[in-house]
Amino acid sequence: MSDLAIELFGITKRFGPKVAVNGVSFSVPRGAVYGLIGPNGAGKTTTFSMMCGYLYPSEGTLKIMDVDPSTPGALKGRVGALPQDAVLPSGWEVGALLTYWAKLSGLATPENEAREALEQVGLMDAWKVQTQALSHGMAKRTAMAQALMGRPPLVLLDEPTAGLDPRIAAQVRQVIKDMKGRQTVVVSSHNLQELEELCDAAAILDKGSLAQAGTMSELTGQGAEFRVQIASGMVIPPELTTLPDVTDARMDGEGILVVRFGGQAKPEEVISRVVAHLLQSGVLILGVSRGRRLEDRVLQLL
Ligand SMILES: Nc1ncnc2c1ncn2[C@@H]1O[C@H](COP(=O)(O)OP(=O)(O)OP(=O)(O)O)[C@@H](O)[C@H]1O
Repeated sequence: MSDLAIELFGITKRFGPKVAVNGVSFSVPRGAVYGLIGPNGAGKTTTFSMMCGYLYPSEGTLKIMDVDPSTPGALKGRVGALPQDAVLPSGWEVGALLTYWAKLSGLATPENEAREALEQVGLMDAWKVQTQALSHGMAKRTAMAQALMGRPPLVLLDEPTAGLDPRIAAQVRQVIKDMKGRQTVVVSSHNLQELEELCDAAAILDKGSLAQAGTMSELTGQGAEFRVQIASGMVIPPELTTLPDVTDARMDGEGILVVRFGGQAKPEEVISRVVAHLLQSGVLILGVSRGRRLEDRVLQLL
């Protein structure tokens, strides 16, 4: 068994003359929460659909949990998916629908699986509710419960928190965090703060191509950069570059000092050295944060 849950090698997907995904390669380690990032039309949903086996690549090779998803039945029991615009059939009670889906998936105790998954997404009260009577957020969580039933080793969630109120979105994020290490989760979202909080690593797509893939620490430069919010006092950046391991220091906008350091250095040591130097120079500090925000990196790339 490979350590990788997903491997994409040079994947291209064309719809007639339209190239939706263009030569994309990246891999997702087992047990990781992995983000798919990109602006509207970047190719995230198309990539998801290929991972689920709903669409086949025009070119390239795709391996999902060691199998080719285009092989009929190959993903059964291995993958749970929440499609972007999942629509529930009307005329069903939520519990009965999930139980029916669990039966179709061949799960041994369908009703138990349905109850457990509904509980996971905080929707047990909706067991007897008709699907057409669900709010948008409740319908989304029902669709998510379907993806979680049977605890499949790989869970693909296309925009799981879109349209949810803040409290429910936080609950969904907690469900994803709880899966970390036990299941592999791929999640797409336009909420970059959310992905930064959730993901171990991510791929950034733009116009169908891969702009960057890496660990969250690599994407946000956590091992190579930090910011100091200055309250008062005179900062002289060239003085800071004489400190060990500091490779660059500059003021970025109002009161923000950005310091870069060598990749082998221990962040805590460099940060302490720079802060001590600033305090000795009479500078007062409001805060220190490692790396840049994921949002800054994405805006810089796209
Ligand atoms: N079935 C299709 N036929 C033709 N073009 C398509 C089809 N599906 C997607 N596309 C095009 O492929 C590109 C990528 O679409 P995709 O839905 O994968 O983007 P996305 O990153 O998920 O966008 P969003 O954030 O808006 O959901 C877009 O230009 C889209 O118009």
